[in-house]
Amino acid sequence: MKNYDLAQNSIKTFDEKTEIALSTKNLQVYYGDNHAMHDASLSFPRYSISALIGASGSGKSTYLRSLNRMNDGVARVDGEIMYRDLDINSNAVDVYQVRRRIGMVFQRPNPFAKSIYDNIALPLREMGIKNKTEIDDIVEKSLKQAALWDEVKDNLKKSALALSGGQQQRLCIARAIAMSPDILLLDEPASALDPISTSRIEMTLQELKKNFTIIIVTHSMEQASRASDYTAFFHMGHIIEFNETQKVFTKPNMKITEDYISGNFG
Ligand SMILES: Nc1ncnc2c1ncn2[C@@H]1O[C@H](COP(=O)(O)OP(=O)(O)OP(=O)(O)O)[C@@H](O)[C@H]1O
Repeated sequence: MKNYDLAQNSIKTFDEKTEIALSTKNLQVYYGDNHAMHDASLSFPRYSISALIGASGSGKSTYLRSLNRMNDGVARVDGEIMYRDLDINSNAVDVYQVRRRIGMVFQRPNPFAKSIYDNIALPLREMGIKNKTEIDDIVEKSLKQAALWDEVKDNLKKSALALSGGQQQRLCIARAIAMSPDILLLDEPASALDPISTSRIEMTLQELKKNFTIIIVTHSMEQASRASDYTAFFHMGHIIEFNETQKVFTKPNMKITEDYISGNFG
């Protein structure tokens, strides 16, 4: 492994005019004695797609899962996570409210073993929405936003498990956006999918960023460079660089970033 000076990281600070959807300040994550995330300070501009890239074990998922408190009970998370002037890392903040505002889609599609319709309707009913017309409207709108409506509109009562992997993942995206979050976190959402399904997901994300702020972990350099507006490069639990994707991929500030994206790493 080459020696890189990790103290010299290069985090772009966004100018005051850019609206920030979510930011972290000095975020530290510990799994027992394992200090897995060091001093992570990042700001995610609203209505953009930010990609988190880096080698396996660099801390991307650890960081992502901290953003909507999925690490509660799993790891100790210190530092601030600022959302609308509120530090949502505080114990005083209701974690379920956090997850309503900051939704998550996982690596493997995980629809409920229910109908396509119920996958979206059940969480809405649990949230207290009882009116059938209102639920029908949200089901239709979220399936349209997730670019799945045309494929399933005549079969809403069909089991979600009968859908293809790519369709299941778009259903999971629809289920997440039905809760009207501001921010969507996606942890390698296309890694289990074929290239055509991956491209559908990427096209869907481009549409979704008009209404949501998206933060996505990806192992694919191609996906990060094609689909994201901003890229953060992670290395051994540190965020080394965060900038416009085009700059990270064409003229990174840090040698270690350049080595990683050119495959000349380790
Ligand atoms: N639930 C957990 N319990 C204990 N340690 C964990 C847990 N999850 C992650 N870690 C540790 O935290 C560090 C960062 O792992 P993390 O999964 O965040 O990296 P990553 O960059 O997302 O990797 P990958 O690309 O392989 O998913 C590793 O040392 C890992 O072993």
